[in-house]
Amino acid sequence: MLTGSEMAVVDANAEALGVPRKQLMESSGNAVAATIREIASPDDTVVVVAGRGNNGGDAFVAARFLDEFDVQVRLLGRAETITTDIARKNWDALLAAEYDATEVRDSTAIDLGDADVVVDAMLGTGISGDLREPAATAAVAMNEAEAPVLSVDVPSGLDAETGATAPSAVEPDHVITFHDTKPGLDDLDATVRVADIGIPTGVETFVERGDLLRLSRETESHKGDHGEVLVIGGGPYTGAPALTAQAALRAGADLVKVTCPTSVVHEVQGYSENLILYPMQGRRLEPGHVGPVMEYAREHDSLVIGPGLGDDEETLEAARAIIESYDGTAVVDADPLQIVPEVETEADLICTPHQGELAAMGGPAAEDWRERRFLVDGFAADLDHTMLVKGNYDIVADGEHSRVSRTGNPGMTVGGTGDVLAGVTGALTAQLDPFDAAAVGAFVTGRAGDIAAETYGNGLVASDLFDSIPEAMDPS
Ligand SMILES: NC(=O)C1=CN([C@@H]2O[C@H](COP(=O)(O)OP(=O)(O)OC[C@H]3O[C@@H](n4cnc5c(N)ncnc54)[C@H](O)[C@@H]3O)[C@@H](O)[C@H]2O)[C@@H](O)CC1
Ligand SMILES: [K+]
Repeated sequence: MLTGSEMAVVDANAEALGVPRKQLMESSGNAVAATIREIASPDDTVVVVAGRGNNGGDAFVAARFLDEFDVQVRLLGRAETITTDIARKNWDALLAAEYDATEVRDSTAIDLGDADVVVDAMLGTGISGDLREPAATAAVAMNEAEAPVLSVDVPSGLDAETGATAPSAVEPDHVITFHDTKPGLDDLDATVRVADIGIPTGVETFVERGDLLRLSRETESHKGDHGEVLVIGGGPYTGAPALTAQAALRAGADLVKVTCPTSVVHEVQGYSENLILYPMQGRRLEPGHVGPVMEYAREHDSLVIGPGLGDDEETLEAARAIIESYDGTAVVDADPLQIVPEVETEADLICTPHQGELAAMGGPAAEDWRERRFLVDGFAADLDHTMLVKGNYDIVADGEHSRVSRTGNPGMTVGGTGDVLAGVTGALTAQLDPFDAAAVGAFVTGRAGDIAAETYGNGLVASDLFDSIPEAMDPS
């Protein structure tokens, strides 16, 4: 089952994979026509009541496939106000070929008296709120009509996000929906058919531009709504936590703080005035720091633990204690990855190993990405955490689903891009569940690298990615 917004992701991913919506609309219209042929007999009168969005567009297409019937298309409203280009083109095609297609200015004047089948193509997944006029009056007329009603995609008035039905919604006898069923359709007293409209299965395998639609920044957001991230890193290395924190800021986190040893605090601060630092006494993370670090951690929405921490035994012991006493979402990167298979925690971990680190975790290796996807998914299921395995094809899996992100380029094998990925993913956990945060994080980081490579080619360095992150997050 797919909600309306999941369908929008699928649709945009299909477009990214070279199958634009206009083609899908042709398939949808064809599927509507095939359903009408099942319900009606030749020469029957089919009255289509169409809205001004793509739901109406599907029905305009259907009319061209129904020459054996008497088809009457009634558009609710003026043709100039059709909301999408592809629906308008399909409307214009009906007029050009002189189909019986007219605008209805007054919905009380819709005549369904002669209809043998009524097609409800007023509203699909684009609905928001209760049915407004003129659709509300037209819905009453359809519900009172004697002829069977076929709803296109969903009954007009059903909210495909929640499955809730508006009081004045169309009550169809048949529904033809596309690609997958939608919330609420199961509860209808109607025959529901699902049509394959030629969306490639790759839309679900591959993370593509459409997945960026998952990131919706509310216009009236307040500071703090988009996440406060704590980066636990640094000691033997200084650049890594600074890269992670700056990437998290660029990916939209409201506040990012870094806790690092006093020995490197000035160096880390020196990378950027935008970083807020919590020093911990000494030269590396140690068990004595766990108490205060956990206090900081509780003030934040998510953690990124690992960048630049090193693999000192005491550091790993402290990292383990932090992960075990944490119960939020944490991105684990670099040396602490090796302890993840032994930790017991309530936290949702997103582990971001490259192949070598995955091997150190006891994880699988495979040349072929399909096989790797399958094996990583099994490994994620065993760990009961989300895996983001970096590579030419990044694999994201949590044991229930697995996806592949193909962005990125050879220039990104330079040091530090993994730190950027950890920061981007950490920031995204404020808006997305761990699996989606990992999938979108992998896609965005690779895409930022692709944008940076246009300027720097194979000479790019990790910090070149920062400025490209906002553009890489843009779905258009
Ligand atoms: N992959 C996809 O997502 C595909 C979608 N297709 C069709 O496109 C439909 C979605 O199209 P759109 O996004 O254009 O949206 P819709 O056609 O569902 O509705 C948009 C129109 O409804 C109006 N509207 C919104 N809320 C209303 C309310 N409460 N009362 C009255 N009018 C209201 C809007 O002003 C707009 O004119 C799907 O349901 C499906 O039929 C198909 O063409 C094939 C592929
Ligand atoms: K509809």
